[in-house]
Amino acid sequence: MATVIDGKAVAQTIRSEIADEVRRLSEKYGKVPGLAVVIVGNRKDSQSYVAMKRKACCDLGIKSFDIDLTEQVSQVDIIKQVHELNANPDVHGILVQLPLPKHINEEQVLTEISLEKDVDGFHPLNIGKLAMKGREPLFLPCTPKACLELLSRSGISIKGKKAVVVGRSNIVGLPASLLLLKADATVTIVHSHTSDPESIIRQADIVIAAAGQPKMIKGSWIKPGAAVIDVGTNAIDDPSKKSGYRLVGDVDFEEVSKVAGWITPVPGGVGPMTVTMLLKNTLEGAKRTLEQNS
Ligand SMILES: Nc1nc(=O)c2c([nH]1)NC[C@@H]1CN(c3ccc(C(=O)N[C@@H](CCC(=O)O)C(=O)O)cc3)C=[N+]21
Repeated sequence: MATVIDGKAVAQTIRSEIADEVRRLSEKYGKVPGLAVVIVGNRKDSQSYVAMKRKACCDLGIKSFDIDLTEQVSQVDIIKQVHELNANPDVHGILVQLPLPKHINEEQVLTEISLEKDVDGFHPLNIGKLAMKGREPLFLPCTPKACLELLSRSGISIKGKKAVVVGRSNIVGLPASLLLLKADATVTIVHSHTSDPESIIRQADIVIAAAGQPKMIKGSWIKPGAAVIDVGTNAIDDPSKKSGYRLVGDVDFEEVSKVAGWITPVPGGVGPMTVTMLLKNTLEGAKRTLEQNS
């Protein structure tokens, strides 16, 4: 049986470390870190993620700035908002919740975020630096950073290991692959056009599942003892729940937990750590700025 990595517990430990540092900053500079969260439209999933982020900020003493824009907002007006946040000295991190409505050019919006405040790590220049040897982005993207943090806090080393990332999205699969490569893994990316994905995944010491396909990865696909990190958060109908749905990962937990050495659950695995890494990035951004200005 696999060791189940308790992301919620690890997240809690790191959050109390962050809260301590926030107190220290506030004593030293009389200022607390500030995170601006921009949300456009009223997608239910986005609203619930954003609510979690705002609550987590509040719990840790990070000031949260809430920008709620209507679905119909123009490209120009979103960018105007971003520019205002760039100029606001109390804001150390800016997050624009994705996905944006179809009429908005996502790349252009993300490019306008000041590099020093890009706590999501989605600015093309930060991603470019992540891709290059010997260079470091100012911020690492939260979900990939969460995956690596869960591995390291579970005592799993990456150097020289075979890692397979399932999925190649801009926000998870691709940056997770780059981060594993930087950590000296041998990395393979499996995606929708890969032939025979099972046989590739079966060679992996470390699997990061970020395909957005509920329970796609089966027990027979996993090398015994492998570490399996499940990034999927798929809502599937469940009439027995008050909400009418429940969350399942990209991994078939019941099967894979019998074969793997380590596994992260959904919920309670990568999700809470993603939010925590956002808070950590915000703290680091604030520290950098406050130290520079003092
Ligand atoms: N600019 C931007 N940055 C993001 O980081 C970003 C985004 N856009 N768009 C959407 C995705 C998704 N995402 C999650 C965050 C927390 C949980 C999380 O904490 N999940 C809980 C479950 C929460 C529940 O029960 O609903 C868990 O897995 O235990 C999940 C998913 C961040 N994203």
